Amino acid sequence: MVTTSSSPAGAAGTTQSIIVAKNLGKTYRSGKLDVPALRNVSFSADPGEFVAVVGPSGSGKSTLFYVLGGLTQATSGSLFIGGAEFSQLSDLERTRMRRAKIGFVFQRFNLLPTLTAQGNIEIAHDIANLGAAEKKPLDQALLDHLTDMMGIKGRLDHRPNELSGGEQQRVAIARALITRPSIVLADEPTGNLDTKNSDAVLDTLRRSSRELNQTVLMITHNPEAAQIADRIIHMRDGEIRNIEKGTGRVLHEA
Ligand SMILES: Nc1ncnc2c1ncn2[C@@H]1O[C@H](COP(=O)(O)OP(=O)(O)OP(=O)(O)O)[C@@H](O)[C@H]1O
Repeated sequence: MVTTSSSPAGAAGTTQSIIVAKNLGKTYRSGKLDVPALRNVSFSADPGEFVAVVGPSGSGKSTLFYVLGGLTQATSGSLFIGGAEFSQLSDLERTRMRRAKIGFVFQRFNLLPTLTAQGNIEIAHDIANLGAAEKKPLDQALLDHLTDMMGIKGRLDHRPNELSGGEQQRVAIARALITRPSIVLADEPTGNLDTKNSDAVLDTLRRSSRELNQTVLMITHNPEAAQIADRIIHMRDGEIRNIEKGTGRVLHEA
């Protein structure tokens, strides 16, 4: 379950929490001005949970995404991923942790145009192996399962420009999942999609969190999309204002 500092379990979360954020703060320096983007953000999330983050433009959602993903450092507070405190890790350890534990999905898909769909998925596996003490072989059974689940099995030899937006995003999700990350961070994954493709992508994320026991944290502007989450974090002015329960169901599920 997702907890906040006001809940009984507190920001310390449960013993199994994969993400524990305690009083996270992030201030950007813009010229001579300090811009506080995150203030005292505390929450935790457990394996298999689907958490949506909503809030108006400028409320700090993307900054939270970057901090949780280890792409930028918080200026105060602490962040534990799988029990390890991010700020205590060296740059190299942080990079390794990110590659091993976190999968990213972006609004603009970010597929490599010269590679096929299969090549785009496999490259995430190759990158995860870079510098790893123990090289792992590609998990062909997982690749089959993911591409089956996402309905892109017949499209694997196509390049991104031969795929619809929804198919491209599902390839991007398969790329994020092929390394079996414990956490999937998705920043507006349906922002560039029509309703049908958006539903397919949300369904895929929802199912992966359930079937692969992954913690999914999804930023969205779309209140309907947020409803598929187990919990919805509402942000404003860099703070968590409220956490409510979602329906946990895909939008147009029968
Ligand atoms: N690199 C930066 N330098 C200075 N200020 C920044 C930087 N990135 C973000 N900010 C500021 O931090 C605050 C939070 O921005 P953030 O992008 O996290 O919000 P957001 O909720 O993701 O917004 P949106 O929904 O528009 O993407 C805003 O006031 C923004 O102007």
